Amino acid sequence: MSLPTRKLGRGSQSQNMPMTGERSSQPVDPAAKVCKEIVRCVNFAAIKHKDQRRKDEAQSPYVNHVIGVAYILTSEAGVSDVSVIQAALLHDTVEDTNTSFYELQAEFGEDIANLVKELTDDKSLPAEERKKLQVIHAPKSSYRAKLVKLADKLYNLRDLRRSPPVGWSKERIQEYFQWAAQVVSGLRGTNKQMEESLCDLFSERGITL
Ligand SMILES: Nc1nc2c(ncn2[C@@H]2O[C@H](COP(=O)(O)OP(=O)(O)O)[C@@H](OP(=O)(O)OP(=O)(O)O)[C@H]2O)c(=O)[nH]1
Ligand SMILES: [Mn+2]
Repeated sequence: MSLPTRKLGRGSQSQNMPMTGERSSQPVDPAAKVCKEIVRCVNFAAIKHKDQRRKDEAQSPYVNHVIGVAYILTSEAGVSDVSVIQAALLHDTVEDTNTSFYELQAEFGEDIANLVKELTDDKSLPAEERKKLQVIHAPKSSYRAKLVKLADKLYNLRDLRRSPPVGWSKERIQEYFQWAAQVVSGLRGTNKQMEESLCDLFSERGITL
């Protein structure tokens, strides 16, 4: 019996996969490409947020938040759009670290950079103004940005319930819930699972959407 003369790539399905280019015989595995892109975002976020801590008693690493937001999207909201997961991982880099949109554009492309832009508050504005703008901008956001905004709020509200920031009074926590409910109100009709979880958190506090 003669052996095949053509070299096969990894795995039995490799013959059906697109080639990387004319001169390369290495097939591109789409799953590997997605995996690589996501890990690249996790790595970028970990480096950018490395010195940042959450405001809780334990001073948890800030990067736990962005990974947690991405995890809510994949494990609870059923989101499989890679760009949404990438944006979730990068969503606080410009707002909270020395990252620019140009850097995001160069690293991850214009689409991801624009998505992060939709999720970024202008920190040069007073806090009151920023909060008002979130309420106004929520309903006008793109579908993908709405998904990340819902997951971001869900993570932060759960955090508030579990281990609130040091020094936050009961009133301040309640005010955050009330403001978050106004934002979430403008995001309705985007994702059933996350909206139900948010509704439960609000009703615990006597807030109805
Ligand atoms: N619940 C909670 N939040 C913490 C903690 N540490 C840091 N944060 C961040 O603080 C922000 C909420 O605190 P605020 O005082 O209302 O807002 P500010 O820091 O942007 O002025 C959130 O920003 P954000 O993610 O950009 O969301 P958003 O609130 O601006 O929508 C949240 O991620 C923590 O221990 N618990
Ligand atoms: Mn966030």
